[in-house]
Amino acid sequence: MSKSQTVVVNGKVDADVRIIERNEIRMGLPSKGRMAADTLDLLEACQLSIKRVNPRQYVAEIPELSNVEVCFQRPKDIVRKLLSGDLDLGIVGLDTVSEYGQGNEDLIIVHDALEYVDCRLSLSIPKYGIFENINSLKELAQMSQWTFEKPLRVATGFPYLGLKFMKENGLRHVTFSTADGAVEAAPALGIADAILDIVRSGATLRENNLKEIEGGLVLETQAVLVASRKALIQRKGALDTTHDILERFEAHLRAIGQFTVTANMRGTSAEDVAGQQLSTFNFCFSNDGPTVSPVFCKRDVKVSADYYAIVICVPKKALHKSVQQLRAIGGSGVLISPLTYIFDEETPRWRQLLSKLGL
Ligand SMILES: Nc1ncnc2c1ncn2[C@@H]1O[C@H](COP(=O)(O)OP(=O)(O)OP(=O)(O)O)[C@@H](O)[C@H]1O
Ligand SMILES: O=P(O)(O)OC[C@H]1O[C@H](OP(=O)(O)OP(=O)(O)O)[C@H](O)[C@@H]1O
Ligand SMILES: [Mg+2]
Repeated sequence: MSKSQTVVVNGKVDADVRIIERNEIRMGLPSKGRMAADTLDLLEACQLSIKRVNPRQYVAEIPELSNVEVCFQRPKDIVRKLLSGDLDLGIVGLDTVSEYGQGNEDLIIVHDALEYVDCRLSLSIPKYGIFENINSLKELAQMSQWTFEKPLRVATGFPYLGLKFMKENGLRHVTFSTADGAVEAAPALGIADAILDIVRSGATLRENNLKEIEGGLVLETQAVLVASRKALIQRKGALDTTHDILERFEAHLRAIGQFTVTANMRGTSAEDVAGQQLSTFNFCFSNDGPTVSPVFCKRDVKVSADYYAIVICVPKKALHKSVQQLRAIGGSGVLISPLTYIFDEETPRWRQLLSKLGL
């Protein structure tokens, strides 16, 4: 049985107490909603598939990481459980970490851009009535309507971030009412003057006659990998496991949209072929490219290299152009395959994590 010695008061963790004793490293993943399926897809793409017999099972394993136990939770509960020490790692939206983490120093963002559920948290107001000619936060703040007795009423699921944003921007007469969904309905219902909510395409705002305003962007957000500092430092194996997960995420995300192109070129030497490439192409080679290797052919008894295989790595948008250019300078047998992973020597995010941990 695990023994909790962590004290959580108003979301703040007492830094001096020891972590909860248990052998496994616990990772929280969204149990439902728009993040759930994409999170499983990301893990699968990183060879970290989850073994779960049915979707109602809330605890599962990742066979590739034998010391990890997965717990499916609502995103906000993942953040709460990281703070209480019941989870060590989690994947949630940055907005959720920021709102429910409330700046707690125990939470460390290990990977800040997992490239899904990307959207923004924005302040929006009606297009009509007293707001018709208001288009910026500055203009909103300067409206004479807002007083101590009659403050600007903002409906939101993000009261912590809302209050912080208003303070930072000098809006004094503001109150927040909390709502968990369909926040965009509040102004039309007369419950609020403005809203602070997630915007992606802007369609929900448009359908409800609302508009974003200049200076009203509170946060740009997407899925992130977050960890408990205390767990990383104190729990055996937590840092190594985090390194492993981070490397896989980085390698997979770096490879998205990248292709290898292989072509055979005539030339007198590898240097000659590389020289032709570098002088002809206007797309970028990596610092250590291109890779050129001899293609050996046997003529009678003699083995010689009349052709050289050139391998380059290009993003999808440059693919067609690079093939055209390769063929224009005599490239034949052009093969194209999508890249699955790109592992670099060491990732900057790992160095940043170690530095945040003071290691
Ligand atoms: N329309 C959207 N497009 C892209 N990402 C979004 C959108 N709405 C919310 N998100 C992001 O998805 C994550 C999960 O959102 P949320 O917690 O609202 O879950 P949900 O799937 O919408 O379920 P519910 O709101 O019913 O609880 C959040 O981090 C949020 O920033
Ligand atoms: O800019 P858009 O592309 O229209 O997306 C924004 C909407 O998506 C989210 O709602 P969700 O679908 O999660 O419903 P909810 O209000 O029940 O959370 C968010 O709260 C906005 O309402
Ligand atoms: Mg939602």
